Amino acid sequence: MLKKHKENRTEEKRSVVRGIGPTIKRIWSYLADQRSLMILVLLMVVASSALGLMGPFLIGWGIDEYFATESADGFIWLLSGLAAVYVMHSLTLWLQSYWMIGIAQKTVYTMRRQLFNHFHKLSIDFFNKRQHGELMSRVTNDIENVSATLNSSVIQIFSSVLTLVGTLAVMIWLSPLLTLVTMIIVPLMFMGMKWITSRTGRLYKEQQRRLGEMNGYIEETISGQKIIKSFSQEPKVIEEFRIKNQQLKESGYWAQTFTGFIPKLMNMLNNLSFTIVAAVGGFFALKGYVTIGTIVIFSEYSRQFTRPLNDLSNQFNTLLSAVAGADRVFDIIDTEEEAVDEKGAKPLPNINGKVEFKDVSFSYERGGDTVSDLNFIAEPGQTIALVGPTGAGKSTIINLISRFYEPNQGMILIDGHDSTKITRESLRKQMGFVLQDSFLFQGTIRENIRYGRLDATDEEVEKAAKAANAHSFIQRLPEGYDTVLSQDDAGISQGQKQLLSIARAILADPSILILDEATSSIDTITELKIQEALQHLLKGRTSFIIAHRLNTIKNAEQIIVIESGQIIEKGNHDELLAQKGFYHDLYTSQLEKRMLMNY
Ligand SMILES: Nc1ncnc2c1ncn2[C@@H]1O[C@H](COP(=O)(O)OP(=O)(O)OP(=O)(O)O)[C@@H](O)[C@H]1O
Repeated sequence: MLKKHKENRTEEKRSVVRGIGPTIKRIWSYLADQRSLMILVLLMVVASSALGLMGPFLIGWGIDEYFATESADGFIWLLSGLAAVYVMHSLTLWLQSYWMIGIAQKTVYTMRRQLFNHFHKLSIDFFNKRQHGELMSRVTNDIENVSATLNSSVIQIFSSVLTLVGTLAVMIWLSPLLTLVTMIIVPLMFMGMKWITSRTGRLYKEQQRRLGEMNGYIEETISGQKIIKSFSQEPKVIEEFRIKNQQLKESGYWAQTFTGFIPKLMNMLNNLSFTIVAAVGGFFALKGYVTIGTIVIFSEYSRQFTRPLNDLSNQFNTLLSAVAGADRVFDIIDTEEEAVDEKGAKPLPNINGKVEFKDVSFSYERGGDTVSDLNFIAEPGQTIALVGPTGAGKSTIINLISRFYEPNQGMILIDGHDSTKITRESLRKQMGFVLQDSFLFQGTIRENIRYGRLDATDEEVEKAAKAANAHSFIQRLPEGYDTVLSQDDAGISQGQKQLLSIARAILADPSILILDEATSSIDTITELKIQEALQHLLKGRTSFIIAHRLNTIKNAEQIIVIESGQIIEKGNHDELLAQKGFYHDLYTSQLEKRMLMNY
């Protein structure tokens, strides 16, 4: 058991290291796109590292040259030179970070744009299977993480490496023996760092994952507030959040604790190194092997040597956390887009709205069909009510017509065109949707209606609102059409929201309409207004309605009764009643009649 756990840990470690390479390469490709700025940054890094080395060197050299000879002139030159070096050092540091911030911002801007654009190319299935808050966390937290790391790490890593190499070269040049003494602590440092970084990589990944999970949970509970309150589930939600928060705290605690060890460890080793250099250097100086100036340079360099090592290890952790974030971003960018249109798919010409299902079968997952052998024809302008118990497959039929999913067998013909041979966009442009949850965006009422057709004039928007019986209530609002809907359901009632989404669909003027009738109970007057608005909307277009209201069902030209994914009855209200089958039973049974009207 222990062995297995160890093996798992080793495999995890390997995967952290294995995973880094390609991701860093990929982040690098974003940086390489801004080559000229990157070259400037690298030049500044080289300059600042060289200037950083020069400071201690000048001091040591000055001690030997001018202290020993007591030359005041030389001393003034030395001080002026030192001042110039330190000013230039600060300037190069400032310039490199100034340019790097520009590069980092442009990089995360591009990543954020790619991620957001890609979101809109993904299938509905992708969103159905994921927590929305967790996805949002990728656009916000993970990208922010990459940005913060790029701002600091790239420069730090380059400058640390250069400083290390430069320091070592000058030290060897001055005294190979003293260099060897200074290096004694390096293996200790490496061992300490390796021990810490091997733990932190895993912990950071864990922390990032838990953060995403917690964000997802927060988003879910905020948008599901009504449900939580109505079922008095606050204690459960609070307890679940407490557990998630606790888990995040623990992974954060350990990740930070291990990272926090690094500076302390380095500081201790630093002091140790300083003591060794001072003691051994003093002994060498007494013997005449090295000068006092050289010891001063070495004691400064020994500090300079541990700092970049320290920085490198710190940056390694930050880098790991950014790589974990970038991985999660790339993970989405690499997710396959919603099936691209078939090769040679053509735009659908203007249609009359005939829809034909020929032996259509479909399943969401491997295994049994969700719907099977569906056959029906919807003539242009007809209203088709889809009726059946919950889970029967009504929404699935809608999903197939809208091509959010493709049939596994059979074909769907739109005005005689095989739907797989036409582009999705051209099909959806001729379709309109009025869904149960009339989603309103943040913006004015006018903008919300205009969402149906962006180039509609104000007059057309108002005309659609009038046809949808929404005009009078809009006019009564203080700002009329310019009233800003700040949140999804702020300020207006459920029924009014439905009227607005009907207005939106009327404006879009689609040939095929999908209507998922709202189940929410609405006062009688609004209900009448909605019915009237729907009459306007349904006129002259093929409409598929997941029907919940008896009135809608009775008026439909065709009622398709579905049970367990199959069409069990088809016809109009009178025909189906006469058949004395499922629909008849559903209609006549008091209990189920209520269900028919309200589910
Ligand atoms: N995205 C999905 N992934 C996997 N299975 C799904 C998915 N959507 C629906 N299903 C399953 O497919 C079956 C048909 O679901 P569908 O939503 O079409 O039923 P429905 O008749 O519209 O039900 P309701 O009236 O409750 O909305 C159900 O068993 C459902 O669990």
